[in-house]
Amino acid sequence: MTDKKPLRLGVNIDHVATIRNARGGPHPDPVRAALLVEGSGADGITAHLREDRRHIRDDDMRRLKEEIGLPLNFEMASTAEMLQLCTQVQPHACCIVPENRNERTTEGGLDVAGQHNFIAPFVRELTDAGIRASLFVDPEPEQIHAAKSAGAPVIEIHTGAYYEATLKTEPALYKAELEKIRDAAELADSIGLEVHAGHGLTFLNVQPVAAIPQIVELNIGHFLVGEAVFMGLAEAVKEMKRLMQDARTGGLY
Ligand SMILES: CC(=O)[C@@H](O)[C@H](O)COP(=O)(O)O
Ligand SMILES: NCC(=O)COP(=O)(O)O
Repeated sequence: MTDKKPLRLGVNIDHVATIRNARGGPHPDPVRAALLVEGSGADGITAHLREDRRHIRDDDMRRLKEEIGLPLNFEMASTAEMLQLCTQVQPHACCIVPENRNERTTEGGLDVAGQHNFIAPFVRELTDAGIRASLFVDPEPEQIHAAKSAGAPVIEIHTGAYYEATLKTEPALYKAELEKIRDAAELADSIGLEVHAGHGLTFLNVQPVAAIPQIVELNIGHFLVGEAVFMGLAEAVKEMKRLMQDARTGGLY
């Protein structure tokens, strides 16, 4: 499929909570940030409730669901505790991500192929609760086929390796990573999966990913919250959306 589908921006507000938690008080409030983002052209809010609660906390998730108007994408590990919380909060969508307490950030995609017998029932529980399940996977054909057979309607392609490659001086490295994302998006779309992508996207690297026609949602957080220090969160969100739309509609790449 090569039709130009609309491309949504989901803003991940985790790191507003990181700054709040640095002092232990209520400021800055991630729900207030979500409301600002909502008024700045974003299409959704993403928040990752980590098992160690290093940024977003349970009550943030509840308040996000109650106070924002945009669809809420609840990112979490596939644990019984998280499943219970997620089904209580009833977000629009839930993205299952791998989690390791010692990692600085999400290091790789979910091994759906290796954990099919565990992931498939987990996806079913979310689906039965009326929540759209998404699996955060590396751009590898084996994982994409496994996501389909696990019953997930959506995948989110982990763009972290692409981000890392864009930091290197050798263009062949990021081009190779971009090619993997393109191929993965095409494969996923061809077998009926909705395709999202995210992790490490910035003003400088977003456009080649935004131009991939099968991708319908990008989830972006750390860079936007960081850039808010310089240009404000509303302006950062507007600029990201503008870059995404230009890449999508302008025939770039
Ligand atoms: C799954 C993902 O890519 C994001 O949720 C990201 O993990 C959030 O930030 P941290 O990894 O820094 O918690
Ligand atoms: N799922 C990716 C996400 O929500 C945001 O990742 P990042 O932009 O904070 O790296």
